[in-house]
Amino acid sequence: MTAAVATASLRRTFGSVVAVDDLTTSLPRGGVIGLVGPNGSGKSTLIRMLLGLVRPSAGTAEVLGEPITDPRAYAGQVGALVEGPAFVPGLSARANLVSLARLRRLPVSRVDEVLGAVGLTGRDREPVRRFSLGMKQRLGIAAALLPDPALLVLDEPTNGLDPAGIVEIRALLQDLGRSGRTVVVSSHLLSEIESICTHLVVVRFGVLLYNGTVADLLARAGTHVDVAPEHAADTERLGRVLADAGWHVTTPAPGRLRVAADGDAAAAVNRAAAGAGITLRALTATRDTLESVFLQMTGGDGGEPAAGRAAAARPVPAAAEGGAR
Ligand SMILES: Nc1ncnc2c1ncn2[C@@H]1O[C@H](COP(=O)(O)OP(=O)(O)OP(=O)(O)O)[C@@H](O)[C@H]1O
Repeated sequence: MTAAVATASLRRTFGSVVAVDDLTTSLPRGGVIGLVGPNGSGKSTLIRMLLGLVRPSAGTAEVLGEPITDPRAYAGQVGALVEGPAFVPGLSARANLVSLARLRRLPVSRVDEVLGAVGLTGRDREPVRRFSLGMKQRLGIAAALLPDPALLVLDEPTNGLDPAGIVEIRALLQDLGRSGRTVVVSSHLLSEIESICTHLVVVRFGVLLYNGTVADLLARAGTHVDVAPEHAADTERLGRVLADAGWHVTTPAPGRLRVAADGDAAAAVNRAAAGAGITLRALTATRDTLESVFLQMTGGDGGEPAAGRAAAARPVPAAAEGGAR
């Protein structure tokens, strides 16, 4: 079967800003695919190109095996939510969906199905203006589901939602992914979507940093031993002792040291400290979380200001090397 999405050297610039930078990638069919990267990483631009809303500056891409130069060839198989959904606030959820179905020449019988799929059955006769943001997002997803799409593309569907709303949308997306569809969901926060994704695409400044399964990304997670001397004044000396013993040591917080090593090294770290006459008040072995692997890959920033972005060199941190497939 062809990939859900395949891109080859896909590029889009806006003036001097390279929003999507020679992106070559392939997304499998089925499941929930997370497209993650800090703000301004080119996620929306990529999605818009795939939907035929923005033209590439260079390169090619296919959606469900059809070239993006002819979006009409796949439009009927793709549902999308790329902006806050626009509904008539005074009309009910049902009336909004019925008019959308008519407008798009889709069977009105789909309305009950999509209301059920997003859990709005029973609330469908209420005017949309009474809906919470989470319910509006559900309704937006319902609208995207009207054509019964093989591919559903949702740009930041959890943006602006409260924690309960995020949990709701996550559960819904997971259900949709299990139903055999391919669900592509973007977010600038890995933590918001990591639990539901089967596959992750990580971008930064338009550059692909990782494309693969969540399990493979987790396998890259390193382990470390956090150590704190009983007396904070001993921190620097302990750091030297551990570095002299051959470990890579960093200082994540005052009075605390982080030794890059697996959990088995904890006893050796303890012995090295004791040998130097330093007692410890804390010694913990920890595996890096997916979030910390992601932050290492994306530089740990919360996004890139426009001026910095254009000028940004694009070093791919060591953790990401070889990740782009
Ligand atoms: N129409 C446009 N005109 C000019 N610059 C644009 C346009 N669209 C996007 N950009 C720029 O391209 C870069 C990528 O933006 P894009 O919105 O694709 O990123 P994003 O990862 O979706 O960000 P966010 O998480 O903030 O939505 C940004 O620097 C943005 O300012």
